[in-house]
Amino acid sequence: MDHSGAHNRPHVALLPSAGMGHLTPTLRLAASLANHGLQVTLIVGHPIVSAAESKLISRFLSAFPADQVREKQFDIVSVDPATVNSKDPFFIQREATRRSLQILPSLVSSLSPPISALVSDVFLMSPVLEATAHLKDLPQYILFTSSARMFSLFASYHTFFSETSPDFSKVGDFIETPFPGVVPIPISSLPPPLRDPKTWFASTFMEDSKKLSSFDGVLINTFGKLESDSLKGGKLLDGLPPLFTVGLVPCDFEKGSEEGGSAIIKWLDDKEPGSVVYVSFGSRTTMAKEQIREMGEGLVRSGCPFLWVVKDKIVDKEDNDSLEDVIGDAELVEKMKEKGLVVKEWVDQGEVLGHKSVGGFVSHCGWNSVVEAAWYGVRLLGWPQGGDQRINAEVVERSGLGVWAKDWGWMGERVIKGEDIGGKIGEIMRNDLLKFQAEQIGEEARKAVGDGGSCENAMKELIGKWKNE
Ligand SMILES: O=c1ccn([C@@H]2O[C@H](COP(=O)(O)OP(=O)(O)O[C@H]3O[C@H](CO)[C@@H](O)[C@H](O)[C@H]3O)[C@@H](O)[C@H]2O)c(=O)[nH]1
Repeated sequence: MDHSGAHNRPHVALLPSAGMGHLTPTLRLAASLANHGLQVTLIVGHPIVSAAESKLISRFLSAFPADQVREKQFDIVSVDPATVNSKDPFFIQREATRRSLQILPSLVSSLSPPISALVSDVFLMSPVLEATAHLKDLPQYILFTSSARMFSLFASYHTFFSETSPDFSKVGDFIETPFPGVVPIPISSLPPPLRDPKTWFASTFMEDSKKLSSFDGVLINTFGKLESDSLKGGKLLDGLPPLFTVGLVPCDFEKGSEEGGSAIIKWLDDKEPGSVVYVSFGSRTTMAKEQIREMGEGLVRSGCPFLWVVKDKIVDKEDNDSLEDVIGDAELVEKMKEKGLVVKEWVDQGEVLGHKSVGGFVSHCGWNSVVEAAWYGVRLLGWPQGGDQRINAEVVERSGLGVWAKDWGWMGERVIKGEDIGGKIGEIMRNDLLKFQAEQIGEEARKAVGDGGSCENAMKELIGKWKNE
């Protein structure tokens, strides 16, 4: 296939994986490329799992002219969940997407003008490579949606563990990755499924980790003071492709008409600057009812005004219970009304974190939430629940953006009492040093993404490559 046509206005195709944690950075990248004058095609598998994803895609597409940004759809085959070894709809969708990618060569070949590069989500690596193996001159990139610290684990995972046995005796209590700025990763911070090579997550992680060298580059969503220095210099892994640390931050197309959005902003408008603690665990993390009640108690005890996004179903379309039913304690609901606003709906997190009244964020440390807190200079109390989140929480603490609760366990391991939660929230909200550090990180983030900053330079370098290829 001839890809030589797209010289001055490169055309790039992006292939996201399932879930807002993956779609959001892909669309932020797509918007940034479009704002740099590139033509973008978003390759989207249908049906889409959540309403939040469908809405964000529509907003993105309608924010740009059709001759600059387009969607190309493909059908996702249905899979037997038993073969995925997971009940999580987003994991099932991810595997179903992996199994549907044979369509990719014909889909890519049909794009006009021919594309200068394909950027795929890290979760889709191996099947993308397999399907496009014969498209030798197609530059292939990966978007890594988590921290650089997590990337260091991903890139070196196959050098520590084999397919059949996670031999922890080889690594001791810490994994020392070959990335010079990355402090050793405690084994206790490994995403729980990676401890068992038989899990689907561990086997795809292993398979994909070995294939990094087949790509032309990896884009990592991180910046400046937060951690991008951790990937520079020193002896990285042999054959590792170039790394581009692009900072992917909230964009205009995301702002919009969330149903209760204006009521939330009005509520925030009435609060003292920096006084509100915002609580959200991302797009797909649910809490058990008992823990939800303790969280409510904790927020009341903290004495701070709070905005809390409650979630008790993984997929938003199935989330039909009332707030009162989910909290299940009418007295607590009444108590919370005095100080807080509790919602059970999608909120515009960028708008909330950017509001002057918000001074703290209780987060599971999903990487997008961490980057957004850094971008808006909001200090963070991390309560990692699963996956990469402890590794990300370690970045939060090391950078000075916040602290994390190290003895609260992984999701559902045990119920954390309201007294402890309230105490920790009070601590971070009274901590002026943390407030100062977080604000500094926000300033550094703006420099990195602004003209002449490290992220903007990385983006320009990448676009320059695509123009010349
Ligand atoms: O009411 C809400 C809830 C979420 N968000 C946004 O949704 C995204 C959520 O992403 P993230 O904070 O990364 O959390 P998850 O949705 O849990 O993301 C998954 O994907 C991330 C990136 O790979 C991983 O770091 C996480 O561990 C994994 O759970 C963020 O941009 C939030 O701003 C909203 O705007 N409104």
